[in-house]
Amino acid sequence: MSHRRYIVALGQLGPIAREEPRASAVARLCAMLEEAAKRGARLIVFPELALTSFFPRWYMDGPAEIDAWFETEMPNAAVQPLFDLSADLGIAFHLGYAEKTPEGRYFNTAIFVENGVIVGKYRKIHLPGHRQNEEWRAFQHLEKRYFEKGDLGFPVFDGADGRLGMCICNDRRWPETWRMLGLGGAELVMLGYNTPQHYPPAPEHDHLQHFHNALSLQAGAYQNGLWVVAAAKAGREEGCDLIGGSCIVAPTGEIVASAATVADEVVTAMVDLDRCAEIRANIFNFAAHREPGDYGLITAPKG
Ligand SMILES: C[C@@H](NC(N)=O)C(=O)O
Repeated sequence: MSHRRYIVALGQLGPIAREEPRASAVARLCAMLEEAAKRGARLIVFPELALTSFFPRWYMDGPAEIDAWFETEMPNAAVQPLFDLSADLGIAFHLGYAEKTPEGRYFNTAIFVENGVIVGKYRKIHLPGHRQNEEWRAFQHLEKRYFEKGDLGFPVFDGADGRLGMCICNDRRWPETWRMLGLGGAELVMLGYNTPQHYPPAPEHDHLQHFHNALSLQAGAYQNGLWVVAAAKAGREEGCDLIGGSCIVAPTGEIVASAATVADEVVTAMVDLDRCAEIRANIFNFAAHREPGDYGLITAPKG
């Protein structure tokens, strides 16, 4: 069997309570990593901000209150058991968490860890929501308040015998994210998300949340000829319903496996990285058919 054909997993998380300690969240991640290893998976993808409740739903002012949600080291004592188990069982993982750097910068971050080593890192670029408390909302979405825009671009790196990329939640709705990863040569993109069922600025779209999730993932996969492994934090978290719908998408845009619950759930599928060529050597052969000379507006400054 080719080394580029293997089982991948995602570990969807059910809700994490506001007071739930990191150690408890990590124990849940470890249980899913173990299950994925039993199924023979090469890697497992965990959600965005997978160590805590989705804290941008709360307005906070004091730095101490805000800093409590951020990791200043990775790994740290609470997360070390996940690094150890992953290395012991020989299964890589993708993890989203809130990062505070030694310089005091704050990012919504994802890492990919293989053999106990962080081999890939991404900081979220498309930050949704707002900066100030907006009391008319049923809940806040303060990512623009708590995070700085990512400063690493859209890196593509070697891992799991292929070329891997990452994006985070709202990034998946932007075709530019996928095209940057596709142009970078990504064969498998990992991502996590926390998507409320209710979107306060346009509640008439609430019933479309699942559709827009699948639409974005499937279009991104197909239009760039790459695999997508997308893991939700799902279920009713502190009174806020988060959609599930975690899934694995083939380069053809077909969903090959998906979650059936809004709780902790491992989903697995066989992927073959060589299948990217079905799309990339044909309908979306970038070298033969792309016309960047006509796409200038895409990179023109805002405004
Ligand atoms: C609402 C927003 N959530 C997120 N965590 O980026 C999204 O799904 O686009």
